[in-house]
Amino acid sequence: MDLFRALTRGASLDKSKSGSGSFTKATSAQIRGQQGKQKALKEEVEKEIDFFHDHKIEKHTADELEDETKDKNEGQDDLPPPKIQTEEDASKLRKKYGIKTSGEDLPLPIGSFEDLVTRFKLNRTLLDNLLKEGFTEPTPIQCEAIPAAMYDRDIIGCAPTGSGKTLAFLIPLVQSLLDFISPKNSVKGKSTKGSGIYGLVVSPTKELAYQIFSELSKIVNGVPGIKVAYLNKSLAAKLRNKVIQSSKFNIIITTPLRLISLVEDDAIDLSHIHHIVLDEADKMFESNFVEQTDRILTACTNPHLRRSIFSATITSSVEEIAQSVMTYPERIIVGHKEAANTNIEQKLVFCGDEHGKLIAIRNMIQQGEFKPPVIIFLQSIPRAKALFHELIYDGLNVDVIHAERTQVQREKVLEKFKRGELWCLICTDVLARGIDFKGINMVINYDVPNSAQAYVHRIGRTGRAGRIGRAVTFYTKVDMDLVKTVVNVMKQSGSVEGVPKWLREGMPKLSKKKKHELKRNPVKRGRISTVPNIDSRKRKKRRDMIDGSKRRELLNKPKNRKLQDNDDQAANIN
Ligand SMILES: Nc1ncnc2c1ncn2[C@@H]1O[C@H](COP(=O)(O)OP(=O)(O)OP(=O)(O)O)[C@@H](O)[C@H]1O
Repeated sequence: MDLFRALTRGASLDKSKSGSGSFTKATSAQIRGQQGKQKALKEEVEKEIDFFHDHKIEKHTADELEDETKDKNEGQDDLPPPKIQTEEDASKLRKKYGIKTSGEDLPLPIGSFEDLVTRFKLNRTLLDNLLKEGFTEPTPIQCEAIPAAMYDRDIIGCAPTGSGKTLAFLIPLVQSLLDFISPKNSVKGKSTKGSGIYGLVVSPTKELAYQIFSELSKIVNGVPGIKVAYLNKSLAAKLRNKVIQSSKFNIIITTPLRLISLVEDDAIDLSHIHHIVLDEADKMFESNFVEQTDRILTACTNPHLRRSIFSATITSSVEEIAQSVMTYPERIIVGHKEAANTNIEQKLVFCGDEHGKLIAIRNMIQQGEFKPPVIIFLQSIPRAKALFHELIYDGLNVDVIHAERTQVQREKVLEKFKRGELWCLICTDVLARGIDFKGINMVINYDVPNSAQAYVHRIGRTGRAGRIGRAVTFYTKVDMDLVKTVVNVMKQSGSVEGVPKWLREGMPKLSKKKKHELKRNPVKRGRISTVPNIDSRKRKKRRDMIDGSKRRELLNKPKNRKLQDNDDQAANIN
């Protein structure tokens, strides 16, 4: 299917990019940014295009905005002036952090969170919450993306894993919502009563959606008027049965399918959404998600809808699709597009064959190279299960997460891992993206990932928020094609431990077709086991019997009260 057509079919595209709405949007940014030169230019242009002599009305709006800016700055005297005040300051900051920006009328970045108070009257409780969480300085993507979003710009944001993209879209989402619901804005004609959901964040996995919700809940703690919800099963049922109205919330965090099913049942109204954020956007535009993304965008019918996409890896084709549904996007790239975080030391280990991989991991454990907490990625569910049974047999404190485990089991394992009760987590790519475990020391790719993007995201579970991390990738003779994509990423980030000379230098480039094939057809791999077949069959039979009796026991129990409570908590009203 043609991705572009699939995505744009029925979506609310703003084709008239020079339309008056967009023009006003850009000039309000200029006015609020106190860029006198651009303001003068706007007035000149307005005079030119004032065919119907209603310039006064437009002027009145501009004056109002100016008043508002003055008003906003009142009471800010206790703060130092913004760190970034001129284009020269901005270029210095961009050079220092390796930020590339493009687009029209780019606003100045911020140099500190306090700049947000001076320039955008950031809510003080919101600022206090940020500081309380230890976020004293904005990260590079936050420096650029927050002001861009405050000026109502569509954003394409690409920055390394673990570099704070979540707050880069959450902070402006909360502040612009506060601006929207403030009495001053309602006087300006924006009705606040019954205005419905204002912001929507869509992420590809439940774990990630819940994590975003948790981060949001922390920063809006005590900020009045913000009602956020994570669209879990229980909330979806309540919305469907009209026990709760969707207008009760103003920000919703969700995965695509759950949202779509509510839209189709008329149980949720997305027509008032002002700002939609697609997190892990390249995933959201992949063939298995693109139709869902299209349906969500189509349901967001507000003509002033702002769209932002964020990821550590945004390919050119994804960017092309995104650009086609955006209006004057500001493009922000921190570092190299699709590159690994430079805080991660990367190593390649040749293991010969499957048996060699088990030997290699056991050697790492014995020689102290295996430093918990560790995440191990495998290519499929049966392989993740098989390695789990091997390592648990060795007495390692380990558990496994994959799509066949229930949501409750997944949540429990993640909690245990976060609390440090588990040393090692085995998983499939279900946890490759976005999940933020702060202190992961090491990621092991037991199986080579199927693309450069998958590699960047998997190893990005370590080396987060400025910490150092380590990533080890095993490969065997069946991986000769796949490993080339990994080596390319390693070379780009200058971390090439274990890469043989012939792989480093003499590698013919893989064609697009070959890369596509590798993504679609998983490599056929040998069995993970050191146990003879007959014994492993006996072990499996015993395990199946135990699993079966556990399942029966669970079915006979009344619903777990505590988990039900957790589910309700996720629909949190401040
Ligand atoms: N300004 C800041 N100062 C210090 N830590 C921060 C700041 N902003 C975010 N963080 C922390 O950095 C960590 C990584 O942030 P986040 O999960 O948003 O990364 P990300 O860029 O979205 O990564 P990924 O691409 O893997 O999804 C989190 O623990 C977050 O709390």
